[in-house]
Amino acid sequence: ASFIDGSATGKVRNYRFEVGYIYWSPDCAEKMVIGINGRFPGPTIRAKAGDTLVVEVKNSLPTEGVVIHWHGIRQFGTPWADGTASISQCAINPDQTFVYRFQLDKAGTYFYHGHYGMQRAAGLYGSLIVDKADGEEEPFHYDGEHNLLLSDWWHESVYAQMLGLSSIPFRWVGEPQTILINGRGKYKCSLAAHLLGDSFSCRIRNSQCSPVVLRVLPNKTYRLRIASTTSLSSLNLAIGNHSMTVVEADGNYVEPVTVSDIDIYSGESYSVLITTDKNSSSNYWISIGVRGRVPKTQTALAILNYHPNSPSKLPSQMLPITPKWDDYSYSKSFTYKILAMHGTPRPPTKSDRQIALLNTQTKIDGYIKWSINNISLVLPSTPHLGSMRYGSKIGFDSEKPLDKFPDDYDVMQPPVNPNSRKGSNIYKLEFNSTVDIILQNANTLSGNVSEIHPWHLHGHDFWVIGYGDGKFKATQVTKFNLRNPPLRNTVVIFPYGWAAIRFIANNPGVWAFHCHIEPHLHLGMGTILSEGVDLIRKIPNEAMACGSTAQMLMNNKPH
Ligand SMILES: O=C1O[C@H]([C@@H](O)CO)C(O)=C1O
Repeated sequence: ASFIDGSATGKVRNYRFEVGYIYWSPDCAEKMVIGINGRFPGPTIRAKAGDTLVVEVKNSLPTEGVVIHWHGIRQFGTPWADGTASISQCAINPDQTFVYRFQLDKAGTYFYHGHYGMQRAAGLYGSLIVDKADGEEEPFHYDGEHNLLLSDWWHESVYAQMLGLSSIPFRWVGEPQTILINGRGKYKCSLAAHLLGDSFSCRIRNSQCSPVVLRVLPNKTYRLRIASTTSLSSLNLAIGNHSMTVVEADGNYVEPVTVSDIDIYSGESYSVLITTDKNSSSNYWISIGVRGRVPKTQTALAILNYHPNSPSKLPSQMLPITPKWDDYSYSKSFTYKILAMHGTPRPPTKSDRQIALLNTQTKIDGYIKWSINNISLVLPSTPHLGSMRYGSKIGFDSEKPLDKFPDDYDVMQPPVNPNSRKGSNIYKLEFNSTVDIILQNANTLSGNVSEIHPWHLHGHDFWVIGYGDGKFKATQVTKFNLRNPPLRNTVVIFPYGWAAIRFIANNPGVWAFHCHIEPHLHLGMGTILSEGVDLIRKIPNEAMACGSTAQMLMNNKPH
């Protein structure tokens, strides 16, 4: 049966994914990784706007559930296919198959990843690239393209990481061992050892960790698609001698802006254009370093390989100079430059509701958590989509979290009272209303520390209508950018700063809105937004066969 209205115009694209543990050596050190069809990272999905994607996911993890989230795809009419465990569906049990079926409505650079526990950090991810529909053209020219999916990698299993995060004393996951490019990196050695003096060259020959090489012809324009599915790290990417023109962010076109390097936060994607008009007897470095946290992870390197040079000819130039990790004004100036391409729909001029969300690090019974307006997100055994859709049948009553936080909260200091509580953090939005969310950053539990948090919204793109430092003031509403705010699905809040987003609650469903840093979400840094739930047609039984909705299905009550 088709879950999609007859409006689908494109082709049906079928994929089969078998998810399981594999031995793999992402950074040349062999570990257990969650792979798809025996490989890491998962296959790149490629389709056209208007196509229907059908992915049959078989769970071959021996003893744990799994789901896959299609990051950046809005799931209009298919909220049960969003792939968020306990929110949009029941986790798929071992040996079971779940079919994700949904329409790809918009061209862009996307990715998919696990959204249960910390399975993304265990390696469950891959690229999802949507081309323009037949007969339509991109608003810029390029001769060829390459795809870079960025991630970070720990040698400790995600089980050990999760246990540490929920222990007293708290054991933080620390910085990653390696930054990966398309699932490949080098641990404790560098391709650039001949230039760096203090590093070891990489002698290991293992195709699983061989360097990423982007082959290019001289004097052409290339589109590089760059997406970050890191668990923790904020990244900066630069290409030796080449500037980049940013043209797409999170599946939306932006006003072209030329830069020497880009910052990319977990959950974001960009397309940049580069011109291969440099000295063609040389290859060039693509280098990726960590931002916003004291860097303890080696710079990741890939090679821009000008034809006909050998791909193993290492560049002789020094690595591109990138900004200092804590130069936040540099990062802000990049992020603030990303604006909508001319012709992008503008936001409504007024919102119907403003929700201010204070991000704090807190404690519950001595355990370190992250909280939003003093509530740390916990997920239930019955997925919210089912509870809310069939609430009256299963006796579900959601609590109401607050739309604001105390006026006198000092965001520059550690919390005066660090204690918070657990909750479901569900914000019910009026269908078709315009909603503003102000994300307010603050100081952590220790003095003089505030961290970067990239927030990702499911089911929507939003306009980023403002950013600022310090505490958001009501009068700043008059300064919102309603002229050319970028449409995105992920927005970063800088240390001690705030960001304002606006969107229309026009997609019936229950949508996660959370910090995309995996351990932060695990520690409760998120909320749930719901809208138009009574407009949702019958949810496929397979998505709801757990918790109270399983009981409802067994009792065979009409629904
Ligand atoms: O959530 C976090 O916890 C640690 C630190 O704040 C406490 O150890 C850290 O760097 C985080 O991002």
